[in-house]
Amino acid sequence: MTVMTPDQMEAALRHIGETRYHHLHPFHQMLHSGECDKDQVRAWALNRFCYQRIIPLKDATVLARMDDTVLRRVWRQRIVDHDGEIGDAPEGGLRRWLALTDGLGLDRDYVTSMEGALPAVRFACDAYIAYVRDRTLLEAVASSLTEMFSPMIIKARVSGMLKHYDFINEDVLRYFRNRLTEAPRDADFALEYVKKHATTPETQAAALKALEFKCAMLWTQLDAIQHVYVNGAPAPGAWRPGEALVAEAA
Ligand SMILES: O=C(O)c1cc(C(=O)O)c2c(n1)C(=O)C(=O)c1cc(C(=O)O)[nH]c1-2
Repeated sequence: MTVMTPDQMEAALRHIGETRYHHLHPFHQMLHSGECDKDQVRAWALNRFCYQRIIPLKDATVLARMDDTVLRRVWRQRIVDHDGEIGDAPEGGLRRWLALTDGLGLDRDYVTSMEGALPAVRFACDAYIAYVRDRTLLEAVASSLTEMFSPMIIKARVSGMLKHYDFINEDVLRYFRNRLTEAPRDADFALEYVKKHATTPETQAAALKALEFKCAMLWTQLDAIQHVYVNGAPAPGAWRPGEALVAEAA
């Protein structure tokens, strides 16, 4: 194995995004092109809350492994972005996500309880926390690099959903507006970190594998959603259309 230059490493990471990121998943293509019905959009938003929920938990796990104050100072912003601040403007990403599930008429307590979420989605999310806890810090940081690709899918999602669904508006999609500035900032930092610290064939291979793992955990969530809510597979205990809707939206 030979060592890649930092530029070659970046190209290898980008190649993983081009071939494995969840913008290629058929469910996202349905969602963005207006082929989902409202219940399928609800199923996606309700399940994706599980991912939103674990992001600050996984970032707290990463933070706890960082021995360097400067690094922690940068990384802790990710937790603030999702949890919000104390004071006048407490709305972080988690609250903004609930604006979407509220807008879709889903009961908030039901969404946050995750009772109706698919087991495969919950297991995938738990696997992400375990991954950043158990692997090297380099792998933990590298696993966040899907954020290099998220602005591209978020732009397609926001414009597609606004265009195709009369039950969606800018306000309920406000979660994504913030991500368009937060994600590039986070991804730039993580990419520089990985390029600086993955300097041997072994560490470079591990960082690439970390990104593959992350793409797989994102993909798995959509596989589960598609299996149940598009293909109609039975899912004992999972949310069913008509359930957990607040009265006026039912
Ligand atoms: O909408 C998306 O497709 C998408 C993807 C990803 C991603 O690629 O992991 C993230 C987000 N959104 C996101 O909103 C977010 O806060 C986020 C944090 C992370 C991470 O791994 O730390 N990924 C993502």
